Amino acid sequence: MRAQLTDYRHLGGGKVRELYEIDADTLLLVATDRISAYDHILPSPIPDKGRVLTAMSFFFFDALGVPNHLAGPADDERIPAEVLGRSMVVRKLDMASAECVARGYLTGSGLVEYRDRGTVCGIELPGGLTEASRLPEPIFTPATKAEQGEHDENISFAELADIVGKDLAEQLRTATLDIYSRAAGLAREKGIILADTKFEFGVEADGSLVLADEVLTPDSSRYWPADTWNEGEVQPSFDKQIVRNWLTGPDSGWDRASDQAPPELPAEVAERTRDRYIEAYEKISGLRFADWPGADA
Ligand SMILES: CCOC(=O)Cn1cc(-c2ncnc(N)c2C#N)cn1
Repeated sequence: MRAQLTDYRHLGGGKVRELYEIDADTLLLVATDRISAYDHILPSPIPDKGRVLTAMSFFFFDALGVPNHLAGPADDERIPAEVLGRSMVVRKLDMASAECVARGYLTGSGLVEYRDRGTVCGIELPGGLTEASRLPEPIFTPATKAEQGEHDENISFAELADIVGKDLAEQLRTATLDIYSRAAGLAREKGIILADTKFEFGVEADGSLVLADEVLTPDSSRYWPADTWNEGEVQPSFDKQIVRNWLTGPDSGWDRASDQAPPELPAEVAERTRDRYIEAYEKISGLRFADWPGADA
């Protein structure tokens, strides 16, 4: 008999996820069907988004073969029926207080710093790079966790070392770049560019790292179609471009520059976006989303 969500203490929520306490040693990390775009949480859910992104985390936790925080399978009995398929039962860890970001391409906040100083997180980069340039090699660009609604603040490796200590900072950099490179290689073979991603790690009593949080999902990463990659242009997001185009197009009636909340999405836009999430998962994992638990949740 499955537990009820009300059996668990709600610890907090992010833009699109919720965290519950199962017991003193175990948490329930729940992904919702909420989607954010242009720093707004949209009023329309994307059906099955939470399940697809949870399936992607489980795939990569299994494929990467590094110590991780999973404490049970996708259909663990401790997962309430209403969130089955979009939840992970995880071991409660002592979390390293840093967002561990790896970037293989230059875009977003990294591009902003590069254009200002020729660096990203204090890392000198070659001249002449532009939007979506592939970097000579992936870089580790840590950030401090921001309060909800704020953007994380990029910091240098030296600043990270001041926060977590030099040894742990070096471990975080090595693990972040190793996992990113392996995942990026896997995605690229399937025609998808993993431009960047954010990891969170726990630290065991012996100082070793445990990969935590969600991993390599379209919410924690930028995924681009490889066949349309064109340096110098803002790349289409593999998963969110349909929503972005509709919101900024003539039919939405929304002005991104205003402080208006975005409107509801047409059902067709939500449905096509669901299809893109499923396409990304099935292309990358080689698995069928139809086999993932929780279809009737
Ligand atoms: C609201 C959604 O975002 C988060 O919960 C991020 N977060 C994760 C933890 C965490 N804390 C201890 N142990 C863990 N295994 C984890 C994990 N994952 C805390 N915040």
